[in-house]
Amino acid sequence: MLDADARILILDDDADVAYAARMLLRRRYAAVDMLHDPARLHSVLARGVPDVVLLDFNFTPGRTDGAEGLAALDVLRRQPRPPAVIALTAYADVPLAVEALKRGAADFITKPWDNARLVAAVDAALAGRRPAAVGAPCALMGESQPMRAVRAMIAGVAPPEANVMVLGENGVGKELVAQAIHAQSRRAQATFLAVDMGALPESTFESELFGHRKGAFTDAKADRPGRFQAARGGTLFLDEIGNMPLPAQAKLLTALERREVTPIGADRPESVDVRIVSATNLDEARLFDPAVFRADLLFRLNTIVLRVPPLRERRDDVPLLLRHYLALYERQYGRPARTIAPAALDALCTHPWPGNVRALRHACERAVILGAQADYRIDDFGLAPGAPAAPVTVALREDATLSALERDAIAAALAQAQGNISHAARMLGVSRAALYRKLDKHGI
Ligand SMILES: Nc1ncnc2c1ncn2[C@@H]1O[C@H](COP(=O)(O)OP(=O)(O)OP(=O)(O)O)[C@@H](O)[C@H]1O
Repeated sequence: MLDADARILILDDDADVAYAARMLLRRRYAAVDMLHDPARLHSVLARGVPDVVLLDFNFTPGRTDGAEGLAALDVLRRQPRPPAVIALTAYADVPLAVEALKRGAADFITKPWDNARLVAAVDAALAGRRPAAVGAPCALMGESQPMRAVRAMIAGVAPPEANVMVLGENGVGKELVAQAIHAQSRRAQATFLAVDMGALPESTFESELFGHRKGAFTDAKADRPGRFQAARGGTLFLDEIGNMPLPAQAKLLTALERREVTPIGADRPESVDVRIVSATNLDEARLFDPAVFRADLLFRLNTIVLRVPPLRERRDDVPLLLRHYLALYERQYGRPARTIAPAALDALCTHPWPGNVRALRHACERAVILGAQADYRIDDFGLAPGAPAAPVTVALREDATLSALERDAIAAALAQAQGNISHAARMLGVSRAALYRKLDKHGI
């Protein structure tokens, strides 16, 4: 299942390393380019900015200070539509990794990498970037009564240091809510670090979150900080928390209870001062099922619960969001400003939006690119006018496990969507990247 849309650039002076990464990523992404010399970055960017850049930090032989990589990172971050940058370094020193994150890198990986971890990082970077790619982080918009209530709640919960759990369907804006909580807290000047807990491979979960010491295992060539250390003093956003396997939940619980983490191979724990905001799209019945989520971890995380309502329950926000995102993409693609034909606006306001604001945003981008009339028509948005996406129905079998039901639901959605990943993802209310991960997981 090759992703034909994503463009990935590997910027590394070591040709062997770049080829190895390219070979791995080409199994999944059609467009993977390499560049060995950062001096040529400007000319490459002039031909088009990639979606994800894997960026080495030292190019000149003998240099280990990472300054060349940081300079390239600044160039990339200054692009009008900056790519997600994954820092790659053979010298896993803590200050450089943290500096890269502070300057806007989405993630960091140490060489030699774990293949599953690298692919998961690229997936997560793509999932995070595609919807939120333009300019500064987007404000949480909406003037409906439910959105005003969400904003009032954010203002109330941001200053105290309590852990907040954000609940809501895919694409409702949970991450934006978490960013707003961080921005209104005393930690606003420190790091906000988002981790997709569902995408962390179980085998490297501990090392990713808590770090490891040089020599702790075969590939541990140097000390490496975990996400907890990288977010020190700031906010750690644990996204897709409902997708964590139970053993990983136990490890996370210990860290939260003790407010300290032990890097793999270290002989003593390190205390970490981070505020935890978590999010899940699981409904509360599932979340309270001990077979899915540990009750003790839940009570650590959900001191305050903030529910973000789905877009269909705040339809008053639809016109505002449409205007905002159409204008945004008109500017981005250099297209003239257009209005929405009245019939199209009616249909868009009554559409159930199973993929919520993310789907609306994608629909606006599509309309700006494909719309060929003087005003926007419903067909431009790629939705069947007024018709809700057909529900995916799965027969309950007596022996059905949650995982088997998920597999059946995905298979049913794919069949209904005739293999179209975007349609299937919309029906299931997940992002394309999340669906790809699940296809992998179930071997579909
Ligand atoms: N209230 C809003 N105003 C403007 N944009 C929004 C709003 N809510 C969501 N968006 C946009 O929709 C997209 C999805 O938002 P976000 O990633 O915060 O959702 P999410 O609930 O965390 O999704 P997921 O559960 O899939 O991780 C982003 O591009 C975001 O900018």
